[in-house]
Amino acid sequence: MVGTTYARTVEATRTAPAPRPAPIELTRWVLPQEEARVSESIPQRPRLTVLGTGYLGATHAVSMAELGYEVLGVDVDESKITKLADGQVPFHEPGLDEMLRRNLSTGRLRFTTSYAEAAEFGDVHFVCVGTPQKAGSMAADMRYVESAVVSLAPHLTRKALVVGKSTVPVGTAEWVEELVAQHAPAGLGVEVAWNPEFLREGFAVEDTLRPDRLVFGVKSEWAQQMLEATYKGVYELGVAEDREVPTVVTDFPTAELVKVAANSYLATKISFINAMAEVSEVAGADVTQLARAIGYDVRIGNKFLRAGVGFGGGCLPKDIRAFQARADELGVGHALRFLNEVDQINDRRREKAVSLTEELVGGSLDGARVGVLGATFKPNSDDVRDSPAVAVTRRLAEAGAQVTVYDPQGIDNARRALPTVAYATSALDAIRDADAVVVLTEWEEFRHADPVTLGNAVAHKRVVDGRNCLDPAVWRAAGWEYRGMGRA
Ligand SMILES: NC(=O)c1ccc[n+]([C@@H]2O[C@H](COP(=O)([O-])OP(=O)(O)OC[C@H]3O[C@@H](n4cnc5c(N)ncnc54)[C@H](O)[C@@H]3O)[C@@H](O)[C@H]2O)c1
Ligand SMILES: O=c1ccn([C@@H]2O[C@H](COP(=O)(O)OP(=O)(O)O[C@H]3O[C@H](CO)[C@@H](O)[C@H](O)[C@H]3O)[C@@H](O)[C@H]2O)c(=O)[nH]1
Repeated sequence: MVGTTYARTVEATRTAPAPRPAPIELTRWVLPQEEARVSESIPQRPRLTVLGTGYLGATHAVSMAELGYEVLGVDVDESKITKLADGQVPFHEPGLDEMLRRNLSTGRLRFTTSYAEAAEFGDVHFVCVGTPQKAGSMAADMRYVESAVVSLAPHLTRKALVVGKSTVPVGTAEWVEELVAQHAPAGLGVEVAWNPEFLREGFAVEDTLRPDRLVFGVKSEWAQQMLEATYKGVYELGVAEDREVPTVVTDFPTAELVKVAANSYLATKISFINAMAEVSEVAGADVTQLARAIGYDVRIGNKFLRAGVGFGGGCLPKDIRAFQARADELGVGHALRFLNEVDQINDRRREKAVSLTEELVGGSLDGARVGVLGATFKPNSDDVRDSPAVAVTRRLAEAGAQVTVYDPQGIDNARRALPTVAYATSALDAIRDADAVVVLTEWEEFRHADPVTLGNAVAHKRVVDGRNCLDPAVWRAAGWEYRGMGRA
């Protein structure tokens, strides 16, 4: 490994570009030419706290411990902390359980509900609490960010860096700085930075250990250096794997905006292809082939062009709404009007899955038995927040259908979100005697289900493929009436 190029790139848009270090020996933790820059106030390996141990925070805490950092996870939810401390991840995320247990056993990773302990322990405090959509509004609910900062600040006894990771309205970092100034003891010099997170559920560990980029919103050289020390493990892994970890060092508002801009772009791309699905449906075209054809253009790319029941989850839907609300507050709401259309296209696809089912069962859902496959907003997750699958299921039930749902990981969460429908413990049980089957999450198990076996269980071989994840030719050959989203 000796002589491998140190592949980190730093694009500084606010501060002066950092010097690009020469090749290093990976066994060295501090680069020779950086030794002078790393002042006494920058620990070699900062001790990290992670405030909020949900999908983002728990993954971040465990992954940073895996990279060799001492990490303390903090949450106000005692049951979550008890579970984590006991080696159980309170949600489904591939690979995380094993990594949690490994790092608990080394003693590098611990969990607490005590902010006093967190303040005492940490050099860097990551704010990873939720920023859900506010009830009755499109805006983000910022009360958890406020409570985390206000709970931590009075206990601080030395200079530390408070790093926002939650997805927030632009302007939040400045507000957090004010909160810290109001609530931390005077004279400590506590600073704030913004470091948005781009991990995807289902790939959360991989995305944390091997991010496609890092973004540091900072106001001082010290904050930048603290973040560089904090992510040194990530950079070193990149070097070891001959992979770059591009890092954009910028100001607060840019860092905050990068996150909502990225999610808005992703949501727009999905709604674009779903708009093409709407047109394909009336024109007799096939949107999956259209997507394949336009995706070969490298300027467009083939990712995020899967038409279906649209986007859901704890991020894209609420983030595009909060972004619009914030733009309105800033007097530039007109610039983001298209996001309203993006949201509406997304909702129409949910409705379309309902109307296709209605059509398949002969015009009325009242009393129809419908087997639903999928509840989570995407495969390899148990997350049902704003899940298109749950929304479609609810609408089917409201239209009078007798619905039975199966999902490999999401049944417990789905039952809490939608207690009024029936749940089965296998796909076969969910579709038994069904008048129609509706696939709403593209789990491997459903993509590769045998249409002959399933066909023997149902009353009528009718399937709505809400994720365009089945092969229509194979299902039709097995005698099924097949309806996809935007495909003939
Ligand atoms: N889930 C993702 O894939 C993902 C990815 C990138 C960014 N984000 C952003 O990260 C943030 C967190 O999202 P999430 O999905 O992890 O949410 P989550 O609801 O799973 O977790 C939030 C956690 O914060 C805890 N909490 C609330 N108030 C607290 C307080 N005062 N102190 C300590 N803990 C507190 C809650 O108990 C909960 O465990 C959001 O802003 C989200 O938009 C999420
Ligand atoms: O071609 C596609 C791709 C995705 N989806 C749907 O879009 C939603 C979101 O998918 P994805 O982005 O993979 O999931 P998340 O885990 O919510 O991740 C998004 O939201 C996170 C939280 O902000 C960000 O960190 C990630 O970068 C961003 O991809 C899901 O319902 C998918 O089924 C489609 O319908 N078609």
